Amino acid sequence: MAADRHFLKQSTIGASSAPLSFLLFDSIAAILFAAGLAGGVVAVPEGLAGMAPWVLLALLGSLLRSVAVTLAARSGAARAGIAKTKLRGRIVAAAFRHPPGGSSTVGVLMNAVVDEVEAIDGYIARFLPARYAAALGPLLILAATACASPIAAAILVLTLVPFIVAMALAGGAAADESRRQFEALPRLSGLFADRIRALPLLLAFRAEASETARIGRAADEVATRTLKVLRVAFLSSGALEFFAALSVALVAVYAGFNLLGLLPFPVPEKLDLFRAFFVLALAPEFYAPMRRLAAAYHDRQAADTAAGRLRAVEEHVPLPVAQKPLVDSAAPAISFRSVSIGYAGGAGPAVSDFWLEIAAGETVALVGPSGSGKSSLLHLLLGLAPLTAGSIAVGDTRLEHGVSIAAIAAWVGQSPLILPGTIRDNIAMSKPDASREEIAAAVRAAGLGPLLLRRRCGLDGRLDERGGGLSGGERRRIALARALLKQAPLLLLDEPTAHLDSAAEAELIASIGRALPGRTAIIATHSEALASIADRIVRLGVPA
Ligand SMILES: Nc1ncnc2c1ncn2[C@@H]1O[C@H](COP(=O)(O)OP(=O)(O)OP(=O)(O)O)[C@@H](O)[C@H]1O
Repeated sequence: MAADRHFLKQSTIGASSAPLSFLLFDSIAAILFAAGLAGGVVAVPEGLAGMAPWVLLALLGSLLRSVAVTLAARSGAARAGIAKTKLRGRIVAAAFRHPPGGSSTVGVLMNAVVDEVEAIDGYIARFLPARYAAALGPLLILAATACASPIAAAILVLTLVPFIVAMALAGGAAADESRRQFEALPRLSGLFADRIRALPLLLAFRAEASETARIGRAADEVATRTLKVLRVAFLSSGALEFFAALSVALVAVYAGFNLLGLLPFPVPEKLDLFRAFFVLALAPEFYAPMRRLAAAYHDRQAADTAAGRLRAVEEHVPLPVAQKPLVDSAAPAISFRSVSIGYAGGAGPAVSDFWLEIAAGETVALVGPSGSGKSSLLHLLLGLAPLTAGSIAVGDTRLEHGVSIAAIAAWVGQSPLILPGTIRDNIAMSKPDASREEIAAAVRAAGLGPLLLRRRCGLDGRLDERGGGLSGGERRRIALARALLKQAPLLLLDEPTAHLDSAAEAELIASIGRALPGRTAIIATHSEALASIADRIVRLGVPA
């Protein structure tokens, strides 16, 4: 809990000072308004001319109040916007560092980035300014009241005690219920997002009914918890309103009886009409900042719960290291020396004591049974797999922590990534500023021509996020075109011809063969046909 608060504080640094002063103006303006109102009532016998300055003072007070509240809302929203943008940047960066296959699903991460960051909006825009105003505003009102009537001020202080007790009790009860509700909400959104992503699978396995029931149960849980929160919130606001109304009533009775001299006990002060009206007009203002705080309390609970979950997204992922990019346009030599790769949670090393010297411009095919570590070796070069022993050098540079070969490498992974957008967007991902000619050359080199001819919109044909409407071979060609467009001197291909029939495989192998000259390439494959275009075949075995 303390760590969550610290996280929240860190995320909202500097976000509260200006709204604080704006909301304090509201209390100051309320004093002016009360003085104007009391003066105006007293001046009624003097007619309009006598009342005018007091009426003007009251108008000025109300004007200042609306300006103060508007400025507080605007500046709170602006500060919340800045804090959310910063926090969202941090959480997105942390989400990208989450290892694939980790405990956080895409739905949970999406929910954290979108909804949970949003939960700190109310905390910064409303709760923080209300908290500071609630600490200082009532003191200002109390001081002004005490100047006019110390006994009225004492009545306000006395009613404050049960008010604070009621607030603390209601706050505690509401906090637990709110926390439960805020925990159920992201669970529902995460579940929903993950099921939407897996929709084709659910339809294929006819699991719609069971998954709909599961989402229904999660939605019911949120609804039940929300009702509990509302019940506590209504009860607590009822209690707050009762004590606020009681204090106003007591001050009104006291001021009225004092004014008329009807009090059944002696008091050390005698109020005049101005002072009686003044304290009466100020009494509701004493509670106004605290009622504002009570209304914003829900925002604090939302932010507290969100902070815990956001902290969990940021924790347990490696800290970002400043990456020193390798920049070199010549095909590099690569050497693996006694390399071992061990995944956290893996039974043993995925690769152990692996030695390989690859000459500049050479193409090496890594061949071996499933699980022998071919993909892991490519991932190691890309910084996606952990080096547990040994060393790797690319050209003259040792690939240590913080050195990235991203700038000189083009990679085609085992499951080519397709993003929603056009075929052109998907290819140009590796070089966003590529010219039409460069894209056309990459398309030709990857043998994508026949696909584009079949599509009415050619390169502008739209793809959904699952690459719907594309065959496995077409997806691999798009990924290859993307890799070739980059014109990187190092090509890393992970089973680029998997799942293709022999004709499609032969075409793709020819395309790859055309791209190899002038580059160093490592191709992980099960295909002897693809391996045969390499300069050298390295066979791996499954580690014991
Ligand atoms: N992220 C990971 N976490 C834990 N273990 C992993 C991870 N990635 C791979 N492994 C394990 O490392 C070993 C090597 O996997 P890798 O994918 O490198 O093999 P491969 O030779 O490319 O297999 P395939 O030919 O089936 O693609 C396997 O036992 C695999 O389960």
